[in-house]
Amino acid sequence: MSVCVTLVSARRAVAPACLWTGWSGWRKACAGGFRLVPSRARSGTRPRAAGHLPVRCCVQICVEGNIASGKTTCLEYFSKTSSIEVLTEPISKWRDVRGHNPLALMYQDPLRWGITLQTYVQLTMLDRHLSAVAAPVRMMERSIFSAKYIFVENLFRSGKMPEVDYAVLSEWFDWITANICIPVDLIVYLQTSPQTCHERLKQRCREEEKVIPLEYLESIHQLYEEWLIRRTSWPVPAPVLVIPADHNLQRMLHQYEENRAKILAASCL
Ligand SMILES: Nc1ncnc2c1ncn2[C@@H]1O[C@H](COP(=O)(O)OP(=O)(O)O)[C@@H](O)[C@H]1O
Ligand SMILES: Nc1ccn([C@H]2C[C@H](O)[C@@H](COP(=O)(O)O)O2)c(=O)n1
Repeated sequence: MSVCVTLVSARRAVAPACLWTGWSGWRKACAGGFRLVPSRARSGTRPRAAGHLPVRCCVQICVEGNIASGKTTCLEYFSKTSSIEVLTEPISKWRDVRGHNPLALMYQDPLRWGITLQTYVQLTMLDRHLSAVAAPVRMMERSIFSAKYIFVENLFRSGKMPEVDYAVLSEWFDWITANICIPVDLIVYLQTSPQTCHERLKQRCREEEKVIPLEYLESIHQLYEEWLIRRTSWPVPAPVLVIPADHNLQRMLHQYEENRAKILAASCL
């Protein structure tokens, strides 16, 4: 059985290997997949160039796809490999921040609570990107990029986010990506039809998501396709491995196995 997989290369939006470029470059280089060193703010000393150059210490892969496309299931599969660390989306935080549930609030009243959820998503995703690495390969569910390019964009374009909220979130996002190096080596895009996701969403039956109509998943799908396939919307921060993901679980696991080598070789792309 042949399985269709497309590997689309992309010019990186952020340079993965940062040499000394002054304090701004240093701050960028020290984030994410780089070994952390004391910052000027913490130590008050400027790092010596030799011996302090940041060392790349892991391959970072982001698994992208529509809601209920199978990202968590994919990550669960790869989590059994000892050299791979998986980071799922911090959804438990989005459902409970000091006793509040911004995810539920956003679905109840996006115009009022969209900014609240997305501000927190941006923070928690940044935290995920920058957290200390524990294995040579890290697979992470979604990214700070899709949070902005897909979900914030969808709220705004559908008229469910006021322009001022969109502007403030965009300012934050632009500042973060201009000042902090967020290295991504590969994007694995689980490409599904919105109908498949709708079926899986109903089957998963997450309380907050019961209100999600098929049209919402269609909008998210279009934004993903614009970003990662047609490349007409936003910069793509890494090469994209497209895995068709409408298939049953058994066939999906087979595809994951077939793509294991490509995924693990992400640093060579
Ligand atoms: N290939 C598949 N075929 C059928 N159901 C699937 C498949 N992959 C995942 N599921 C189920 O669909 C639901 C959503 O999957 P999940 O991995 O949680 O998606 P995501 O993390 O992208 O939201 C879950 O109930 C999961 O068990
Ligand atoms: N920036 C984001 C990211 C996610 N969500 C919502 C969408 C889903 O209801 C839930 C988690 O998604 P899944 O992992 O199941 O695809 O969080 C959002 O609103 N904004």
